[in-house]
Amino acid sequence: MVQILKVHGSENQFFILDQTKLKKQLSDDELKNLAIKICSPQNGILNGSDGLLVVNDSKYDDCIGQMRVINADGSEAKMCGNGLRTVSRYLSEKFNKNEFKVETFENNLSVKRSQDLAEGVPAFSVEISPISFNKSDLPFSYKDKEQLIDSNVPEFISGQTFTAIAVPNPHLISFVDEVKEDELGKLGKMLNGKNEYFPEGVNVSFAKILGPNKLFVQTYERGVGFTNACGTGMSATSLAFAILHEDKFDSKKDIEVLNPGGMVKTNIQLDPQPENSQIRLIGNATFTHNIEVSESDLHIANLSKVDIQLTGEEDKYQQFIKSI
Ligand SMILES: N[C@H](CCC[C@H](N)C(=O)O)C(=O)O
Repeated sequence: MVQILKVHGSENQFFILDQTKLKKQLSDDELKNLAIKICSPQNGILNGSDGLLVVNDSKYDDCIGQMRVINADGSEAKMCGNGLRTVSRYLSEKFNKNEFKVETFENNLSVKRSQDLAEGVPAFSVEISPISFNKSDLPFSYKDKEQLIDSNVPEFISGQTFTAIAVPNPHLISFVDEVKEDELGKLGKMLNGKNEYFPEGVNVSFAKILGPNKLFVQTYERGVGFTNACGTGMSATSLAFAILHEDKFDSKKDIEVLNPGGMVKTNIQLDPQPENSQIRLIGNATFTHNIEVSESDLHIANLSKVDIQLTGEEDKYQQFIKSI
């Protein structure tokens, strides 16, 4: 039998599969099929999730593991901020280390255990990088623009400005007076369907500034749809906030980012070359369920014979959320 975990970062929910525990690793097609099945609210388990996080050995000496990110629709993403916090906790407990690096698609990222947010609510701080504003790295195409930074794009929504940042997965951010879910959903669906602007899709976030170093962010995620939180989305939005709203940004303090699933903190160290800025994402890494399944069933995405145990951490997380 193999153990997989159901986890979340700010209620952005995932399953973690540690492939180093398998006799034979799943092929890329098997991983895609497993992600589509297990993440499905109808055909999956525990009402599905937003994605599958796959842990492998790392080929780098300075990393204790590798994280791959498979969205609920089976597409693979370069990065997942909320997911990296949960994988970091998994590796921390597996190797009994509190500060280390994790190999991700484009970078080996430094992670470390932070102070628990509350009793029974562990937290991790993770590096979010590399950063790029260039159209080739998102990728996007819009007229003759090399970058979208606080740009008017009436073809998206007239009267709103947009900023495109890769961290390194793609994000489109707009600061609004009020987050209108219907408008966010309409734009998110358009830019993740066949479109001339973002051929590989994009995570779309609307952000409301609540005060100095305080934001509310909601995201329509590529490969998923609406999620309770998007770690890389909140990170990219925090960087855009630091660049575009310096009158409300204090670099000596963390930014508090509220979202439909709870709250995270980000820390932005702005560089005169914005792509050289430093972003850290700090927030919960909650394990809600332990699941046992046979390895042979994993290979064929058969989830009819699983044993599920509650960890009891979700209650602790919900108590924490009520306290903020
Ligand atoms: N849907 C994203 C990947 C997951 C990112 C998000 N869940 C996070 O916490 O960063 C993409 O396709 O780029």
